[in-house]
Amino acid sequence: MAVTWWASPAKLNLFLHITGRYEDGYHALQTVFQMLDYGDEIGVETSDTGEISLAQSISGVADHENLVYRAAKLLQTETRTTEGAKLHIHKRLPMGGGVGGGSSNAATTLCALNSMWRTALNQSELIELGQQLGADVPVFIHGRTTFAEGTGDKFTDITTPDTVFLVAHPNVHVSTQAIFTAADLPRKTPVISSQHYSFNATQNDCQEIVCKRHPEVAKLLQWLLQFAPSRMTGTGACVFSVFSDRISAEKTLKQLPSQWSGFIAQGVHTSPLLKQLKQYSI
Ligand SMILES: C[C@@](CO)(OP(=O)(O)O)[C@H](O)COP(=O)(O)OP(=O)(O)OC[C@H]1O[C@@H](n2ccc(N)nc2=O)[C@H](O)[C@@H]1O
Ligand SMILES: Nc1ncnc2c1ncn2[C@@H]1O[C@H](COP(=O)(O)OP(=O)(O)O)[C@@H](O)[C@H]1O
Repeated sequence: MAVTWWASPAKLNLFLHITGRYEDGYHALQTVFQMLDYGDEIGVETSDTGEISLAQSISGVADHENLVYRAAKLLQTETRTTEGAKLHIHKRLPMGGGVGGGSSNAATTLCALNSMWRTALNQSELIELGQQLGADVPVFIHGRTTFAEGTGDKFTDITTPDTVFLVAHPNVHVSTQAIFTAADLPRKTPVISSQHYSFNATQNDCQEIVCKRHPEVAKLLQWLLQFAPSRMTGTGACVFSVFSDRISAEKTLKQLPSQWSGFIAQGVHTSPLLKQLKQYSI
């Protein structure tokens, strides 16, 4: 059976405000999820054996914990389909870096298999399944650059300026849970309206404590700020810089000190996955 490849794009949090905390300990957030044209790819070979397998493992992640495998199992169980699949993962995105690779892989697997297995769940049913896999899975099923609230699950789509991003990884790992349980994390940022969003009037509330705990993130941020406005995404560790043209972004990437790595991506309104799904269903 031939492999059909599906886009699994990255996201950036252009800002991240923590506006409160729910009783279950989760934080109320406001953020803009910016979809990028760059990411991983998930290859799907369907079969009628009912078996689900990964064609290759990801280092450090047990196969049964891999979000691609878990997403496929969840859809199969929920829809009671007798179909199976062999799933390939072409990784480009740094893991646990705040660009949402794992969540995006889960979203792509759910959406791609729902099309290829013809299980016919609608978008809100897929989002409900996605929520069970992680807080950032729903936005990748939604597939548009959007202003998000709640735990990142209430969406108001917005149009952001045409931007080329340099996304850089400081090669340190930041634990999302450790940041959200930190006593000194600001948790009372006033709520803003999606209509009044601007990059310059917002911040990432996690950035200061991540920089304190992980000096390498602070160092990378300082280095990038010489060239363009820059900010951390999510709970880190990646930092992005905002450029109006690709040539300047590429020039800066070429100068990136060798202890760090990075990639260039164009901000997009509609994710490459959503575009592909529309074409597939025509
Ligand atoms: C805050 C964001 C913004 O994009 O950070 P990044 O992961 O992208 O860096 C995400 O929503 C994160 O999503 P995700 O990484 O999937 O979080 P989960 O696995 O659901 O939660 C990890 C841990 O973070 C804490 N957590 C997460 C989200 C939230 N709104 N409040 C929290 O307090 C919880 O303690 C939870 O145990
Ligand atoms: N297919 C996958 N790709 C990436 N990470 C995965 C995958 N499956 C499980 N994980 C686990 O999920 C964690 C978070 O992944 P990721 O979405 O890349 O982080 P972030 O939300 O910080 O961008 C990883 O550190 C890894 O342990």
